[in-house]
Amino acid sequence: MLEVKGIKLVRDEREILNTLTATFESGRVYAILGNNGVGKSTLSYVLMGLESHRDYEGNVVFDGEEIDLLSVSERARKGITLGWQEPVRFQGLTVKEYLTLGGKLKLSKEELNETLSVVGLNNEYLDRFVDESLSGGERKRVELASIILISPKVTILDEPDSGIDIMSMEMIERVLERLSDKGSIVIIITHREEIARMADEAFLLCGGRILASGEPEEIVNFYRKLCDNCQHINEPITEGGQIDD
Ligand SMILES: Nc1ncnc2c1ncn2[C@@H]1O[C@H](COP(=O)(O)OP(=O)(O)OP(=O)(O)O)[C@@H](O)[C@H]1O
Repeated sequence: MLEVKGIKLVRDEREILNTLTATFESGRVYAILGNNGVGKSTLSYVLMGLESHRDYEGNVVFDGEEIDLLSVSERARKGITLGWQEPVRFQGLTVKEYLTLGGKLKLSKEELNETLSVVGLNNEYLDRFVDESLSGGERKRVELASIILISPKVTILDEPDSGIDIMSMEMIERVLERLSDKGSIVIIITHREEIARMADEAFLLCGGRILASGEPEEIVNFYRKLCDNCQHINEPITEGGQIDD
C-alpha cells in the first residue's frame, strides 16, 4: 500500500501541492486527472523522490515505511518506477538490451516477444536501436514493455499516451491490465478522459489538492462539467462557492 499523507510543496510562495492525502492499493489502477498546471507531475516527482522535490511537508508511506528520506534509486530498489512523459532514448542500445537491462534480466525469447505483442510491436524490433531511428510512439511502447518486464510494485505513468495515436488506447488498456494483474499499484497521470476511464479509481486534482475522488466515470463527468472551460485555473471553486481549506 502506498499512502500520501498531507503533502505540501511550496514553490515561489505558492502551494503547488496543498495538504494532499490519498491511499493507493496493490493491483489497482488509479488515474490522476486534472488540467495543465494543477500539480499532477509534481505529485509523481514527490512519489518518486526526485532530489528537486524532496522538500515537501507530510509523508509518503510505502508498505508501512516512511520513505521521505529515500532517494530516487533507493525508492526504485523498493519497486517504485516512473514512466516519463518524454519517450526514452538510449544511443547504441538495442531494444533487446534495453528490455533485459543489458542482459541482467534473464528472459526467454517467448517472454520478450509476448511482452512486445502487448504493446503492439513484433519481434523484429528487438534488434532495433532505442534512439531517434524509432518513432516517439515506438519508443514509448518499448518503455511500457520494459516496465511490464520489470514488474514494479508501484508504476507511475506520466501521460502514457503522449506520442501515441488515438488508435492505441486498447494497447494502453492492455498494459494497465498486465501491470495490475502482476499486483502493481498503477498511478496514471493524465488529462485524457478515455485513459481515466480505464482506472479503478480516479482523483481530480486542482490547485495541488484533491477536488474529488471515486468511480472514474463519475469523476470524468465532474471534470468535464467543472474543468473543461475553467476560467479560474488552480483556484478550485464548486457550484456552492470557494472550497474551504
Ligand atoms: N520549480 C518551480 N517553480 C515554480 N513553479 C513551479 C515549479 N515547478 C512547478 N511549478 C508550477 O507548479 C504547477 C504544477 O506543475 P505540474 O507540472 O505538476 O503540473 P501538471 O498538472 O503536471 O501540468 P501538465 O498537465 O501541464 O503537465 C504549475 O503551475 C507549475 O508552473
